[in-house]
Amino acid sequence: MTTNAKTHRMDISSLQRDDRQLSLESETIALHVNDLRLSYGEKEALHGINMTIPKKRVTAFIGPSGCGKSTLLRCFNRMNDLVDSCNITGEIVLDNQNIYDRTVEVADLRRRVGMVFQKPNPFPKSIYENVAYGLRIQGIKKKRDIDETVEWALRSAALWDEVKDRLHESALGMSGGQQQRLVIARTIAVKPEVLLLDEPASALDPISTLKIEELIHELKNDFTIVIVTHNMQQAARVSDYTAFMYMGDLIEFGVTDTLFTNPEKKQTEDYITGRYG
Ligand SMILES: Nc1ncnc2c1ncn2[C@@H]1O[C@H](COP(=O)(O)OP(=O)(O)OP(=O)(O)O)[C@@H](O)[C@H]1O
Repeated sequence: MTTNAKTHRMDISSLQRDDRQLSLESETIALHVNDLRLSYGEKEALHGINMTIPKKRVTAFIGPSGCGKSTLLRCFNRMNDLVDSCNITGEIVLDNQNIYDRTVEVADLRRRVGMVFQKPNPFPKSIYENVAYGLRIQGIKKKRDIDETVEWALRSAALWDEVKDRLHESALGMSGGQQQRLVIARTIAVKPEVLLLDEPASALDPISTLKIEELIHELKNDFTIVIVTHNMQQAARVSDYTAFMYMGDLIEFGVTDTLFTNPEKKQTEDYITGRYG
């Protein structure tokens, strides 16, 4: 390790983090990834990924553009099924079942493993109806039940106070940051086990980004969270565990503080010290 690398180490000592005594061995596991390979046509984009995602923790995927972060994230709720040329082998096990098993209902999987994208995508409906949407699809009819869950989801997404007096106005009139929190409320309303966040704040201003980061911190009390981010500081701030990927391989995976301050692999160190990216 060079002196230069040391001086550029990210100082995460001042970050407001609570769980400093984490270890993967003592975690309950939400998802097991076993030798996952994915090709787009002839091109293999994931070269045999093995990892575990701890329950009710935040796991961040970092790495240079094109290394496969989003591709891996999308495997967790089979979003890649929508890409014709895509071929996947290996397994992802959720509750003792391989999610790629033929018997798995993809719609049911996507309720259990919800996803939020980079660009907020509220439906052109009212704030209330955006959050109620998934509940109605599930066949929940009683207004009181829907009202309660809508309020719970909006409170959990730190949005209730801002919108409680205009629940029946269009979601499209909200700011970008509010829209993204609404999408999070819509996703958690159906009580998924896992929440996948693909660059959830990269289209937002710094204040909205901070709100999303605070929200992630709260949501991990109830959900397993996996986040893809380009922003290493953000990964350091919000995650308990970090996976560093490079060209379709998982290079290093461990406790976030350790990975950023004392990485095991030279490639990880080169990335976090800004030698490439
Ligand atoms: N739908 C697709 N069809 C063909 N190739 C794809 C598709 N999506 C991604 N790829 C390729 O797979 C590789 C991994 O891409 P992916 O988007 O997962 O990386 P990433 O790390 O998330 O990148 P970024 O940070 O730029 O979003 C890249 O080479 C990319 O070009």
